[in-house]
Amino acid sequence: MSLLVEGARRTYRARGGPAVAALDGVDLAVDDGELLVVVGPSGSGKSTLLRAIAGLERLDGGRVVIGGRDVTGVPSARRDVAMVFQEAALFPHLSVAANIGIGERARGGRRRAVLARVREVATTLGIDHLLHRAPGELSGGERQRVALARVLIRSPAVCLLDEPLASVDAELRLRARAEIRAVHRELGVPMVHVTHDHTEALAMGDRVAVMHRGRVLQCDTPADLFARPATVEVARALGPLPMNLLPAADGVVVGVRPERVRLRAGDDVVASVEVAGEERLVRVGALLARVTAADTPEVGARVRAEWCPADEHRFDAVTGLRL
Ligand SMILES: Nc1ncnc2c1ncn2[C@@H]1O[C@H](COP(=O)(O)OP(=O)(O)OP(=O)(O)O)[C@@H](O)[C@H]1O
Repeated sequence: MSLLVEGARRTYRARGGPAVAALDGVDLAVDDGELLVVVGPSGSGKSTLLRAIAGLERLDGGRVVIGGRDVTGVPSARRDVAMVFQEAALFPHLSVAANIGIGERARGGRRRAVLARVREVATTLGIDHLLHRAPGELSGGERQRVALARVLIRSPAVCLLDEPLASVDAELRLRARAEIRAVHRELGVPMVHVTHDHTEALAMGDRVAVMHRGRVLQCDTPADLFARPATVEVARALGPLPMNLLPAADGVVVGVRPERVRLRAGDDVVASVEVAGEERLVRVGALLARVTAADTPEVGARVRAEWCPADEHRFDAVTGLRL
């Protein structure tokens, strides 16, 4: 059951305003058992893409194919797509167990069989001790896990997650990431996870699609995205720190990651030094360098920034494309 999105277009015409191309020709292919993370700034079209795959949004052009079947015109209910939203929508008057099993019961599952399956998935997600509670008695992270359990019990053809960790605190987020991966392994179906958090994207995705203004700028493994960003936007957006982008001769922009910059004695003045855990962020003119505490110069010291030619990324200054 693979997922294919081809040439997806969707334009919104807000009253009185200019038309907005929320999807401007998006192509994506997600294999069985693959977790694709879609990352991009607010308004780049991520939610529109997910909603189009789920059938909650019509396309102006292009198609959606699930498991070889063109579902572009098929209503949402008949696509067998499960979606977990930012705010887990649970039935407040039902217990956690009933919330997880409700879909199976509605599809005619026997009470006992459904309950056994509910216990199984709840155990996988570490929420088996919460089955008797009401959703109002859960934390945000626990509610998310209930929503994931509802997906896991159903074995859909495609699973979509829209910022499911947005309301989860930093510590739980690390655990929740691992849980989503575990759910994903169990399901073995294509999964698309949307986030605006690039750290989360690089940590979780088998592949990551970087969106910008309704387009996919690059879709690659996290390692390849980091090592060979296809455009300056990708170089700027991904990584622990934005890449330094320096205008050079002949219409070229040279990119170098702050982690790759070394500081030697020279003529340029250190403008500022910031503590970043065990390391320091040193600003010299337009350049940022991340160096060890022991190698950190004083503010006002005279330095020269150096890096290996092999650590340079080169982009066209006009198009922003990698050269
Ligand atoms: N119903 C609508 N009517 C008009 N414009 C819309 C509508 N829905 C979305 N848009 C516009 O389409 C673009 C893409 O929106 P979308 O919600 O897909 O972005 P996003 O990447 O999911 O953003 P966020 O991270 O903030 O959720 C935005 O410019 C948005 O303003």
